[in-house]
Amino acid sequence: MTALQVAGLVARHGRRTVLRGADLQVPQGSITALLGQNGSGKSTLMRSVLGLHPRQGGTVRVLDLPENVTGPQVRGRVTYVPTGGAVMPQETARTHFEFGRRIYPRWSLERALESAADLHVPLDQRAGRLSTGQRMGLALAYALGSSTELLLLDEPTNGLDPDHRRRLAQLLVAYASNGNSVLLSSHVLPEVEGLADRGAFLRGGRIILEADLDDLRAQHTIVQAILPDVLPAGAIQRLRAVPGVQDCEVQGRTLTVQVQGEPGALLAALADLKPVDVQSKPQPLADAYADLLGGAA
Ligand SMILES: Nc1ncnc2c1ncn2[C@@H]1O[C@H](COP(=O)(O)OP(=O)(O)OP(=O)(O)O)[C@@H](O)[C@H]1O
Repeated sequence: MTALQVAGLVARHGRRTVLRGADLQVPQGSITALLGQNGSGKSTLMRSVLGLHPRQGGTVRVLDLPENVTGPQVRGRVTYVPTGGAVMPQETARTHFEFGRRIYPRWSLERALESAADLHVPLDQRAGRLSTGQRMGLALAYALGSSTELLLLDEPTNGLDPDHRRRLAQLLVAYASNGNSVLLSSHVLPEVEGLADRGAFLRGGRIILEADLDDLRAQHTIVQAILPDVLPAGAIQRLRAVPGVQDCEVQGRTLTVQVQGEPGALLAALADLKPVDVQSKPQPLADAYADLLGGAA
């Protein structure tokens, strides 16, 4: 089953069309990262999917519900955490969890309490008196306690410190491993890499690419070699001519080469230079992001 299927979504703010036919899928059990520059429409997309923002066109299918059934009908089956988390300032975490029990058919107090403990959320303090990160932690513990099949999380790590970001990543991976699905937006790419298995890149009001993140990173390899000596004249031109080589840079005895696809031909060419050490790694997501989205929202 596909947890979320969006086709041709059109949405406006006033006279400005923000989404111009966006297509997106969140497969069941996946953590899909919605990536795009500030103002590209990530929040608008999440809100439109849930019927919280009007759609001017396109279709949305949530879980196994009929097409375009959103709004109150998805309540209890999908949980949305907006940017900054939405909490009731007068209520404590415990009373939030009491509300959760009434709203969500699959509510798990155990998971809510475990998540709150992991994220160090005080249970008996009014939410209005929590710090920014604690408030976000409460909103996330509540969402995890909901045990809904689909979570939509808008910048869920905003306000969390590095330790709590790591803990949240573990909680979400465990959540998805039970067959639940997550769509999240984030600007913190190294974090997305350790957490999401898919990326959806939003630009110009459309999803310009949906890809498995491992496949995407494997499209380019970064090869770094330590040479025994300064590169002989002409060698860099020979390396640049090797099939697949896109970029080649030398700093002292360190050579860094970006290769499209498998680096076999480059490694063979490098062997002639008798390198002291050679390391290959897939390109960071930040490079793919810059290639796909760099420049425009
Ligand atoms: N309430 C609003 N009224 C008018 N325009 C809005 C409103 N909310 C958003 N917009 C506009 O819609 C566009 C998309 O905004 P949106 O918040 O969906 O982007 P985003 O990708 O989530 O951005 P960010 O990464 O900064 O959170 C922006 O150009 C923004 O100015």
